[in-house]
Amino acid sequence: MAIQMKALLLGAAMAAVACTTIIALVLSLANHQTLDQPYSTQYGIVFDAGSTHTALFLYQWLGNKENNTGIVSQKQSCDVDGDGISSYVQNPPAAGESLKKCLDVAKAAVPEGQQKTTPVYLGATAGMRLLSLQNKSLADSILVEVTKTIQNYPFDFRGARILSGMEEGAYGWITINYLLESLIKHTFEGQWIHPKAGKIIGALDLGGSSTQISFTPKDPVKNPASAFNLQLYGYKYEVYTQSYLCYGKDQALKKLQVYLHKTAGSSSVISHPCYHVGYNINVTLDELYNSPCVDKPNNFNPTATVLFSGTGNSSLCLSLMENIVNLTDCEFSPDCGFSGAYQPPVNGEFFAFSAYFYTFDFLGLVPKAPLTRVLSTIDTQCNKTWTTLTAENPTIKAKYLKDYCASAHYIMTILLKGYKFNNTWDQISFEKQVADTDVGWTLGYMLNLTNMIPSERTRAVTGVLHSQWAAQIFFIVFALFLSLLIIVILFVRDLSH
Ligand SMILES: Nc1ncnc2c1ncn2[C@@H]1O[C@H](COP(=O)(O)OP(=O)(O)O)[C@@H](O)[C@H]1O
Ligand SMILES: [Ca+2]
Repeated sequence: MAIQMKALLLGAAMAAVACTTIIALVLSLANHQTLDQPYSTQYGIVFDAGSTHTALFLYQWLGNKENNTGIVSQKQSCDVDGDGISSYVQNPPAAGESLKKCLDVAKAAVPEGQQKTTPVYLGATAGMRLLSLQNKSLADSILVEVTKTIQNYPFDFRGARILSGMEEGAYGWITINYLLESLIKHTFEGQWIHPKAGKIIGALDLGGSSTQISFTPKDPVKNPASAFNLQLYGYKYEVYTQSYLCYGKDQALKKLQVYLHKTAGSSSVISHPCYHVGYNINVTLDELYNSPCVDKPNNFNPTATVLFSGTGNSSLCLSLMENIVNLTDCEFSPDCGFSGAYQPPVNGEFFAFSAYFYTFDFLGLVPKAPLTRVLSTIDTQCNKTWTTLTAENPTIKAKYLKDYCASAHYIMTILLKGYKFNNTWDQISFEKQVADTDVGWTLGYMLNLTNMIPSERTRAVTGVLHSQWAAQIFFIVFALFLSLLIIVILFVRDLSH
């Protein structure tokens, strides 16, 4: 065959390959677009009505009617002014009013056309749990008032309710593991895969009125009351969850004041080793005993006051914590947490958030620090006089500043002696956010209530479908093969001549 003819055929074969590749790529891009088109940004809102304060979280994700399982991130958050909703016992309508500022912020952030389909949830935690124990109808009337306010906004309101401690713990665990992609991973090719086992993270949440621990233990949970069974993306998880009502930071420190008051005899000036030298605070007995977390004395004058006077004694402060955290009584020995609760041995890595994070962040101990440095830092903190501390931290609110010493010792007591992290301290990271999203129960709550974590394995969510990729790749390989075949035939024919 003439050399020119051969070159011509070879060129034609190569051009065919180039053309098919380009066609395949164009097709692939076009498919990508047609798949992406029906997807629009969707929004969801959750109010975290905590015991000390309320915050609104606005989430966003790509989704459409059939497929709501896009990756969720936090678009915005908003702090409600004032205290938690459970503090509005004298004036429940004001609890509703307090939410307006943040609802307005959310309304401005969600495009008008999307507002009607934006779900809003309000979840209340331990402050409302305690109020409900004291006065159920008062707690209900606060929920009615916040409901009325939210219903006046153009969103899709899906209810205001009190979460159980178990839900609070489990949703915190879901949030962390969702954000870290330890339940399912989104690969570069647009596939969702189940990541290798062993990277499931435990959750430690310290609120004002309750504290939660949640993790997947090595062995099956022996006490069914502490097991939260989940099926996520086709995989089963048994999460151990325990919520300790009355063991949040603020209720624990109240218990400590009550302990000091009860052991001080009749004196109205009481030394407080966890308060700084120079820090004094007057408390009425009504305030001191106003919580269902403490036992009231038989008769006391509610208007009488006691003065707590700081002595800044770090080691005494630490040892006092064992009077408010019961480390001895437990029927499940050796599988025990504290205050009589069942707990299997802690397992794997943990993220500690909320007041754990705030306290350790203030002390400069985030995300991690060796135990010896933690202990010496807490001592240094507790030994500072109030004058020094306020001068060093002019922008930090006194309501937080006064308690960092006490909170730090409380935290070390529950972590090391309560949950028994004494040999696994380095497994705990103190974190506030993952992937620009706050760590807490709210995201897990929304994901669950909007069915955004399917229990079964579902199809790929974004980009080009697997079958289309396969067809395109087959097309390219086939074209290459055909071209090669032509070339080989030409050479064979050439040789035989
Ligand atoms: N900047 C801060 N420094 C120290 N502690 C903080 C700070 N901000 C919030 N906290 C604490 O975090 C905790 C939040 O608890 P919260 O969610 O209101 O209660 P609960 O979860 O028990 O219903 C409270 O103890 C509060 O004092
Ligand atoms: Ca909380």
